[in-house]
Amino acid sequence: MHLSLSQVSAAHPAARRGAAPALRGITLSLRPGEQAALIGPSGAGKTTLLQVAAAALRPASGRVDLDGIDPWTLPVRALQRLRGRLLLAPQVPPLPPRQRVITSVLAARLPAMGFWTSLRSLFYPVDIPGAHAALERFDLAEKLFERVDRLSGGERQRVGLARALLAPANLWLVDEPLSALDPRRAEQAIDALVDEARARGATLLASLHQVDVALARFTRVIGLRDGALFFDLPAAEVTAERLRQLYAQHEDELRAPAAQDTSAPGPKPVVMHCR
Ligand SMILES: Nc1ncnc2c1ncn2[C@@H]1O[C@H](COP(=O)(O)OP(=O)(O)OP(=O)(O)O)[C@@H](O)[C@H]1O
Repeated sequence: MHLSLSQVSAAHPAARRGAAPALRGITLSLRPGEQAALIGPSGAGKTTLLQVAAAALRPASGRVDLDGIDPWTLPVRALQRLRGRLLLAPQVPPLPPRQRVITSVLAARLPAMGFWTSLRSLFYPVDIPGAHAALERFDLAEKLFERVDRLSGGERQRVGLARALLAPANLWLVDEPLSALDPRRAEQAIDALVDEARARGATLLASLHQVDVALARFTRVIGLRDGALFFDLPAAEVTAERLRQLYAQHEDELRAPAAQDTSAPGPKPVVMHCR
């Protein structure tokens, strides 16, 4: 799916009156199948941007285009159908606690199912092998019939990502998919997402606090700061200096190993982690 934002400004729905907007004049576009990482300090507006791109939050001004359509001009049913073609994966997936993992994962297919099929699938899962294969990508196949409330935070996050693989979507908007994962699982999870999106030709925009992962796994990196676009560059052009400026006054979120030569340009010598 082609995603385009033009001069988009937006406020958080719960923001105080007069508060600074969460997004200010954002213009960017992703071609169908393109992948980009979204980075920036806490509160920069990454989640808000993903919500606006997913037509989940209406911008205060500016225009959103999804395959050339402004979602906010559509009638309700058409807007729902359009939302069924994209996936917004929140940082903490809203999984019903007493549900089995398989049901949660297969819920990704609900928008494409009829009412009776979706009701039946609650009791007789429709695609056990598909759910198993998706969970296997995240090392979770053995939890297929486990209850969600018996999973750790990181396991729940991986269930949410496995769900993404089953969604019939061609725009994936993924919010901090690695926040609860250890480094090995994080690597495995980002590889699964990036590879699967590429194999399907799905457009992928992922917000990340792991700057090193963003630079290593994505060819395009978008930096957001105070609700505005700070840079939108090929990963190879994101220098240590640019990162320092992006995270200025938020250095606690950006840590470089002491022995590192952070003055050298290019992403290769910079190993940085946020939080
Ligand atoms: N629950 C909330 N109530 C009111 N305003 C909020 C709320 N959440 C976010 N905001 C506002 O929206 C701005 C952008 O927040 P957003 O969550 O999009 O940032 P973020 O870059 O995703 O942050 P983080 O990395 O911490 O998740 C915040 O600076 C704040 O002003």
